[in-house]
Amino acid sequence: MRSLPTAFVERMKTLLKDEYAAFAAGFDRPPSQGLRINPLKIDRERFVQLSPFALEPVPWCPEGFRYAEGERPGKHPYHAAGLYYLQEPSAMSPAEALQVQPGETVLDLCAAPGGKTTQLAAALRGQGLLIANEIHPVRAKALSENVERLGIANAIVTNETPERLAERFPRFFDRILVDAPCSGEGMFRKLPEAIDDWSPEKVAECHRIQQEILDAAAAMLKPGGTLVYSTCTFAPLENEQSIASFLARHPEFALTPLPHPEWFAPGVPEWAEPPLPELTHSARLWPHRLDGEGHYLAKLCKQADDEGNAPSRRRREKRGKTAAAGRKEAIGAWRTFAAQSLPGIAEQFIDDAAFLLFGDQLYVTPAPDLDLDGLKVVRAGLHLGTVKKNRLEPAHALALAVPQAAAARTAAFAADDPELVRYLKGEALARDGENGWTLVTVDGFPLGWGKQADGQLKNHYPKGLRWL
Ligand SMILES: C[S@@+](CC[C@H](N)C(=O)[O-])C[C@H]1O[C@@H](n2cnc3c(N)ncnc32)[C@H](O)[C@@H]1O
Repeated sequence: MRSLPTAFVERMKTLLKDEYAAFAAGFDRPPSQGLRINPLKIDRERFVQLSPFALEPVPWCPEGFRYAEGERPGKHPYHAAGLYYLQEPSAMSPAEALQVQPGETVLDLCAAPGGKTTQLAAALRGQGLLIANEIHPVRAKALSENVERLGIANAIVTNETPERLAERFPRFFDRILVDAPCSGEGMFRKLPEAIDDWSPEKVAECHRIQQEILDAAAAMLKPGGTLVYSTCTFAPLENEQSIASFLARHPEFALTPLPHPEWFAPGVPEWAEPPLPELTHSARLWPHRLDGEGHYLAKLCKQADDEGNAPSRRRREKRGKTAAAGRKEAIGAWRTFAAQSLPGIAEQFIDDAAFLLFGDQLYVTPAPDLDLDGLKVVRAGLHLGTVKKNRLEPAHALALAVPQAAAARTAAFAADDPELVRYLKGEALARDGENGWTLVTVDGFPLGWGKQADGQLKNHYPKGLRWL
């Protein structure tokens, strides 16, 4: 372990006094490891039966588990099938605190690589709309891949600044998560590189950015809506002070209590200037008091009688450029594909208004009325496939979003079948079967596509995801 920065140590000694020794000892323990199952694909009981890993429940997240050191769940076919997301236990708390309900309109404003996005999508249960945004283009791509792997059909992934989204979506969302960029002190144990990036100046700069992001989030929340703010740092300036400064600018917001007082310590009123008693409603997750990394969270409700207008819903005036001539053919190609290869597909994929064509890429959007023109959209909903000469080549995302039972043809493997590893490595498999697009599955969970032709299953597992 690299040594901790002196200015950080001095500050934490001043704040924690007698408790500092216990806090410092926590850095010598191994980081916590966890996974959160994906209820869009598997329920808790079935996963517990099926799991090859020894699991221990996370008390504050019903779908979260710790796994022991030495396990490699990221290298298992169930991971490729999107049955779970690797996430350390403390990081499971912010999305849990937001209490998303199926059918709501939700924004994850600082979303990459997607741990909390996938958790919010799970809470929506496929109903409603999730916009997952990430400012950094490379990270937005990783976010989009995780949305795909977990089979999320009702998410739109954008690569925008919070300010641009706020211009487009005033008073639009029921719930917003701001998992803010921060100085990462709570990750020093798990990612020691974070120590090299740290400086007092970085803490101050993060505080400034957090204010801008929170102001944009406030503008996008409906009156009566809920906002959760979280960081993975200990610095009061980025936690209690960020919330106190926000509340001073936004009297229409109030802090609301968080659950699990037995695990989550109260925020400290005196760590803001001037002290703010309500900060005890926010929470600190201390690694020396629980089995997880360092986090802070605050839950804020916006008054229902905010003086603003009724919630706005940006609607398209008319179909944009995507309504071009090719759209009809693309939908026809999709319908032919679905009839031949996915006869059990659910109704929702067949509603005409929901199809979106970008070039030769066909999507089905969860929000046909939403005006996305001019925004950087990385994923416009569920990617159905590429239209090639009036035929549809199915997208990887489609394989991961449908149940095995929907497919006309499957190549079904058990998790320990060596043929499955060959598939994940991108090899063609010698195999008899009816010719055509074939859904490859592991223990009944879709993994990707193959194309059966004359005794061979041609491999369509995406090149960028193949096992080495
Ligand atoms: C703590 S991470 C998010 C982790 C993510 N919520 C998860 O659970 O996987 C914060 C994110 O904010 C992004 N970010 C950095 N500067 C930003 C800004 N000015 N506005 C919005 N997001 C920003 C970072 O690129 C980073 O991906």
